[in-house]
Amino acid sequence: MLLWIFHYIHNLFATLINSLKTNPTIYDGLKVILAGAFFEASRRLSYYVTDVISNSLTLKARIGDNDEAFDWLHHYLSTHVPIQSSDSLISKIDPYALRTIIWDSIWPSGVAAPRDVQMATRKPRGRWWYGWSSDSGKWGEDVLGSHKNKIKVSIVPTIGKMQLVRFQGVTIKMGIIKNDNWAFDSDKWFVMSTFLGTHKTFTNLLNHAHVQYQALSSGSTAIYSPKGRDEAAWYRSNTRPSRPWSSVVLPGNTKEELLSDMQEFLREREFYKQRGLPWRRGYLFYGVPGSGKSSLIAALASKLQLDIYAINLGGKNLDDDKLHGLLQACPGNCILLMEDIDCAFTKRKDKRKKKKGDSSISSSSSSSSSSSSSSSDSDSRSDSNSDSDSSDSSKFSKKKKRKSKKAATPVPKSVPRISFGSSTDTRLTLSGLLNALDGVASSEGRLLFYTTNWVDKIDPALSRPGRCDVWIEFCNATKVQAKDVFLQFYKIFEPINDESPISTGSATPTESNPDTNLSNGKFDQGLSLDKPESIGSPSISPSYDISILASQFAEAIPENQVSVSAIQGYLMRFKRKPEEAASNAKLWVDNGCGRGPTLTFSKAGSEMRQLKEKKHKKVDEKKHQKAKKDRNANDDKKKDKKKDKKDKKGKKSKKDKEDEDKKDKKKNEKDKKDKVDKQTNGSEASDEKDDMVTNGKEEKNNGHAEIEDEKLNGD
Ligand SMILES: Nc1ncnc2c1ncn2[C@@H]1O[C@H](COP(=O)(O)OP(=O)(O)OP(=O)(O)O)[C@@H](O)[C@H]1O
Repeated sequence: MLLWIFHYIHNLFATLINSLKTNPTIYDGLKVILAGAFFEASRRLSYYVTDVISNSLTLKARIGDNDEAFDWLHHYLSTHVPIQSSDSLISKIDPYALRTIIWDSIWPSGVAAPRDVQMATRKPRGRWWYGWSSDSGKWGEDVLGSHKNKIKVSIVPTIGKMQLVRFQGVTIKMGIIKNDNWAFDSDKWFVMSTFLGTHKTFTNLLNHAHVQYQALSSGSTAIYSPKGRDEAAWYRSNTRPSRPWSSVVLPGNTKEELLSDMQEFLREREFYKQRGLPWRRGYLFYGVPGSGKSSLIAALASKLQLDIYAINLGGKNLDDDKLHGLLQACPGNCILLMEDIDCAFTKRKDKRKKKKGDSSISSSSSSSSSSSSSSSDSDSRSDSNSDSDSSDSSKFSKKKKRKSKKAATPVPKSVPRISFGSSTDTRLTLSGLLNALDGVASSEGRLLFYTTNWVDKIDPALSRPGRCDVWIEFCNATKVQAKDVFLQFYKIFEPINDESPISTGSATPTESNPDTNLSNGKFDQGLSLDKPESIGSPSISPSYDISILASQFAEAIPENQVSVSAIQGYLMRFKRKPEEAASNAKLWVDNGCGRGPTLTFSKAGSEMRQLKEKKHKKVDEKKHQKAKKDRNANDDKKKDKKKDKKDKKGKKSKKDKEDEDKKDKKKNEKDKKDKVDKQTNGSEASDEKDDMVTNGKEEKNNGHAEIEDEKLNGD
């Protein structure tokens, strides 16, 4: 049967070929098609084989844009694009020369300029500027425009285009590609590959890129915040210049004690490990606005060279799971910052309030004192480390806790304590936050900072030792602080104007601020300690003593009533005029410390003049009003007197009338009696009495007429 089928097919093909042979055009066409198919198949096969071989010999790595290393490599690539590379080998070759381009296409080595690039004239958000100057051949300098109108340009290969870069004798293909795979949570990948390389090549490259990046970002603090898809990953959102340690002015040794506490914590990893304690520490900064809470955190981050991971608990996309993920992804040895922790849940509290019968409302609206008991439930959820930590709790904490009861921190009685509640109306709950903070996988070596203006609104479960180990209260400025702020403000004294000489000022070290480290109490313009090379002009001796001015200034500032930020705002009006700042301070305080906008754009002098004029006007107005009042009061008095007189007179006349009426009555009765007597005693006597009655009546009428005349005159 099989043989028969084979025979049948053979005969069929034989007749088909014989019939095709009779038609040479079709026969030749068929031959061409077959030859083409063969070549295409061989091409594909060769591609496939080379692909398989090259893939097996090529080492690839990719890094998501939510990883810090992405930034390092991005920076590395930006500085190694041939057109702007500082690599001496590449810089000798013209990347645009035809020879280079042809050679690079035959033997790819990354020496030719990329033909498809991404140019940016703005600093990438949160990253360092990689701009390259074609004029000076230096990084970070102006490329276009005049001296005063610098424009920087950053050039990197377009997303999806690869660039070859030589690193330690190895050619690495690198570039940025978009991530279309939703299984991964990064939007972009940095990919790199090398032929016959090892992973060491990549780790070396990462190390190198990191060192380069650090050198670029030294003197700055990186700030990370949740971003990306659903804000579920940390991204570098900003890079701030480091805040000088001495720029934060706090009373006493608070700053130094806090710093040594943090340093001690960072050193004590083994201590925590041996005792099975989570290596974390919480700090609660609370107090009046503008008193330096955020500034101190920035200064601490700069001092300890830590990055800040800032999280906004009020973020609309944040829920328990995301917070958990974020805290897990937060690296060790960093500052985790939760600012205005009281505000994060205020809205939710209001929402809960609307819902009647919600059990959390009643607990949340309890007074601050009673709420400790309500929160004890949540507190009980805490792990055992809290107790052990509490013993180790800060040296400041006891003192600060006691202080928190004082009125310095505004705590209105009507404001209920924030309590986190039902998961039906909130995406982030207190238990979610506490679990995320205490979670087993939560990062180690983490310094957690909470800030708030309303300490009594924080649930005790959150603020208990173990979660908030150190409490620091920030108050309005003391006189000593005001003095230090003044000294600090005028310590560096550089004119902006390029033409004028650059000079620095100095201030006497004060007891409260020993790191105000300048020698004498005068502004030594021309004797720069910070930038000695910048002084190119003869020194000018000022006519004032800065410490005397500072004392004069501090004298005018009332103790614990003005915030440091307000003082700073005031000093900003007299940027280079410490004398005016000191002399006008009292007036400023008398005028309510400039509540409202701190700075007006008029000149400080004219502004103060205006203030004075205003004050004089006010005084004049007051005087005028007082005089007017006095006059009105006198007039009123006169009127009252007259009225009294009239009333008295009126009363008198009434009395007289009544008396007369009584007299008349009596007379009438008497008359009646007399008549009866007359009838009995004779007619002569009755005539005499009649005369008397008529006379009396006349007299009475005259009396009435007189009273009425007086009345009329009085009116
Ligand atoms: N103690 C201080 N030392 C130096 N500068 C201060 C101090 N307090 C406030 N400032 C200045 O005032 C401004 C606001 O300070 P900061 O943001 O640190 O205050 P805050 O207490 O965090 O305020 P808020 O509670 O409103 O967030 C900053 O410009 C800062 O330089």
